[in-house]
Amino acid sequence: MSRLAIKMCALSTPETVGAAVRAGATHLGFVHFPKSPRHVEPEQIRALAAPVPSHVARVAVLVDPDDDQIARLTAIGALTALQVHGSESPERVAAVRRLSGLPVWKAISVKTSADIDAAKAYVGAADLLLFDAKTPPGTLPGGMGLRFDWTLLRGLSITAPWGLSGGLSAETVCEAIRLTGAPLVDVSSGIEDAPGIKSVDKIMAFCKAVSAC
Ligand SMILES: O=C(O)c1ccccc1N[C@@H]1O[C@H](COP(=O)(O)O)[C@@H](O)[C@H]1O
Repeated sequence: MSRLAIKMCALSTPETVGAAVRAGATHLGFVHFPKSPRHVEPEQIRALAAPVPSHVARVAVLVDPDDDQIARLTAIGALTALQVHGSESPERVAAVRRLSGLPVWKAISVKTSADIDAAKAYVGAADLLLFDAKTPPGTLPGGMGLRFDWTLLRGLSITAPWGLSGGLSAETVCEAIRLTGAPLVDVSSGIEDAPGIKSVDKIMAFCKAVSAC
């Protein structure tokens, strides 16, 4: 990636998809996880993605998906990658890639440096590692607006593309980039007014903040 990539995640309306594209997002994310207030069905993803220009990537976010879910999402033909955000093993990530024929991003839940070391097991299986904050038991595995200690990523030596998510917003993203050198940033709740309600103003402000970092 030559310029900093921005993934705006958990979009669910044509208005916010359009705003994210206009603002300069390089990747759009759609959450397919019924427990999430941001859940969208495959048919909705197809409709939301239809007007998106081909240079903007479209990523579905899944949590421990079964084979049937993978098949249903792949069949819509609108996605450029899958993001798995549960407790998938490296073997399962490789299987998701094989079954879908799409690049697979693996979210890595981080609390301590041991979590970052453990991510190395996914090199070769995942096409991108997305470092996100570990969330409390019994809550959503992502989309909670929580951040981890970004200094843990200093001097990261990993031979796979990677990105940073968790608790990013227009106010925090420059500090996050400065501390981690992340080539890709991923935001969801930091561009919302309430869980599942994206804000066009916050979408614009996030991209403006990144370009001014
Ligand atoms: O957003 C959700 O509801 C969600 C549900 C299940 C798995 C992941 C989810 N969101 C992803 O979590 C990260 C971080 O989000 P945030 O910026 O801290 O709110 C991001 O990739 C979301 O798409």
